[in-house]
This record gives sequence, C-alpha cells and structure tokens, in this order.
Amino acid sequence: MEASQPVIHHHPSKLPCPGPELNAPLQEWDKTAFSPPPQILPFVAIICGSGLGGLADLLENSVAFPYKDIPRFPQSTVPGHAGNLVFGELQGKACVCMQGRFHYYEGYSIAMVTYPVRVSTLLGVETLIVTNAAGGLNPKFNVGDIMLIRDHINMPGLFPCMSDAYDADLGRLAREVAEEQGCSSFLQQGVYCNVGGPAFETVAESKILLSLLADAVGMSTVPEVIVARHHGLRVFGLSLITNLLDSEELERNDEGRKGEYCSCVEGMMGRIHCKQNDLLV
Ligand SMILES: O=P(O)(O)O[C@H]1O[C@H](CO)[C@@H](O)[C@H]1O
Ligand SMILES: Nc1nc2[nH]cnc2c(=O)[nH]1
Repeated sequence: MEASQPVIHHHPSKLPCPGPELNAPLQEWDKTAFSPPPQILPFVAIICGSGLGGLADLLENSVAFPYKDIPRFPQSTVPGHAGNLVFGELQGKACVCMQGRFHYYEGYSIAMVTYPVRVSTLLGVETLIVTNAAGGLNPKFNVGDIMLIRDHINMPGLFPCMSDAYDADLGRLAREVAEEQGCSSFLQQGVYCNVGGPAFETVAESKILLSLLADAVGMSTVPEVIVARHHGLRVFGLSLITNLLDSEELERNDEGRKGEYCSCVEGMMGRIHCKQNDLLV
C-alpha cells in the first residue's frame, strides 16, 4: 500500500463508538413498554420517505403502533409522514415499516432522528431499506425516476468510515428486480447529498452540489445510514426524484412513480433472506 492511501475500515463492529449523547436514548428504551407482535420477528426495517408511506399498506398481517403511543419515540411533524410503526409481512417476509421519519430541520437532534434505527436493531433487524423523496441534480434525471443510492455526501460530518455504506449485493439485486419489473428505463444510480434544509436549494447551491458529483439532494437518510452501518446492518436505499433543480422554476411531482417504487421494494423483500441464508440472486 502506498503511504498516501487512506486506511479503510471494513468492520463496523470495530468502529469507534458514538458519543454518550447518541447512546443515551437507547439506554432509556423501555422494552416492556412496547412489544411488537411475537409472531412477527422483523429482520428488515424500511424507512418510508416523504409521501412514500403507502408502502406500509401493502404489509400483510400488519399491526400498526402510532408513534404517539410508543414511549420516548419522536413524533412526526412533516406532511407525508403518517407517524406509525407498522409490523407485518411483505412477500412473506417479516419486516417493520416506519411510516414517517424524523428530520434534523424538525428540531430533533441527530440522536433522535436515528433513534428508530437503533431501536430496530434491538428488535433483531439486520437489513435497513431507506427511501426518500429527493431533488434531481444530475441533468440526465427526470421527475419520477427512481435512484438507487450508490453513495452519499454528508455535509454535516463523517463518522464512522462510510466507504462501503450501501450493500453491493442488494444493489445488484435491485437492478435485477427493476429489470424483471420493466423499471430499468427509469432506474438511475447515484450519489445522494444530505443537506440540513428545510428550504430547497437555490440555483447556485444546486450547481455547487452538482460540481461535488451529487446526483440528488434531500434532507434525510444519511444519519440513519451512518447509525445503521455503525450497528453492522446492511443498507439499501432508493430516492424517488420528485423535482429537478436545473432551473429557477421548480416543477414538482410527488406522485411520480410511487406504484413502481412500492413494487421495487416488494420485489426486493421477496428476494432478501435473513443472515442464516444467503441472498437469492
Ligand atoms: O427525505 P424525506 O423524508 O423523503 O423528505 C424529503 O421531502 C421533504 C421535502 O419535501 C424533505 O424532508 C426531504 O428530505
Ligand atoms: N433539499 C431538497 N430536498 C428535497 N426533497 C425533495 N426534493 C428536494 C429538493 O429539491 N431539495
């Protein structure tokens, strides 16, 4: 190895622990105050982005817990985030779906934004699927495209090592599923940039982000991914491009291809197996 090459750590379990403030809420988690249905042991958690919570309606044998009934859980304040933790089965696979996520711009600390990810690890989750609504920066993108998140840019900071945050096998699987479902023509792949929000970018800001090689921009996802990787979860992410940032006039379409996005996640669930078994590819 050349002296100038960075040292890359590949084992999340060996990465440094987050600060005590990040651990605090989890230590307070009262396991007796909230019990998921015993017959559903989720090994996948899905975080639904803005307007994308309809996915939870596809779960079978589902049981929903409003966030307001879960002790110490943050509350959803943003439109398009219903605020339910839904347990159920998708394609026969046990999962837990967050119908609503938390954002830093809502006033939550990053510890609280990522709290549900760490709670999900207590429930036995080993794979995290993150989804979001994002603005397209890449000039080849169209509104309604679905972007497979290949990497991210996290403006606020970096830790632990994120060189392999998004699971390559799950990415391959997603492309196969998209091909089978006739979605390849609008499946993009790219880098998601997390900004603080809540305002969308100015034209000048969009140009800066594009020059940093970001393909899409949003106000979420990355903190959840960092915490999930810190816990050793596999991560897979999709962005639904709801608008483009290539002109001063913002054209927004939140409906986009929600149906296709749900089918892609469903298709993925059909092919993901828990750790004892290998991925079916
Ligand atoms: O990232 P999700 O939760 O999908 O939400 C996205 O949509 C909201 C903007 O409409 C922002 O919060 C942005 O981050
Ligand atoms: N920051 C940001 N978040 C978004 N979420 C959906 N679209 C956008 C966007 O254009 N910019």
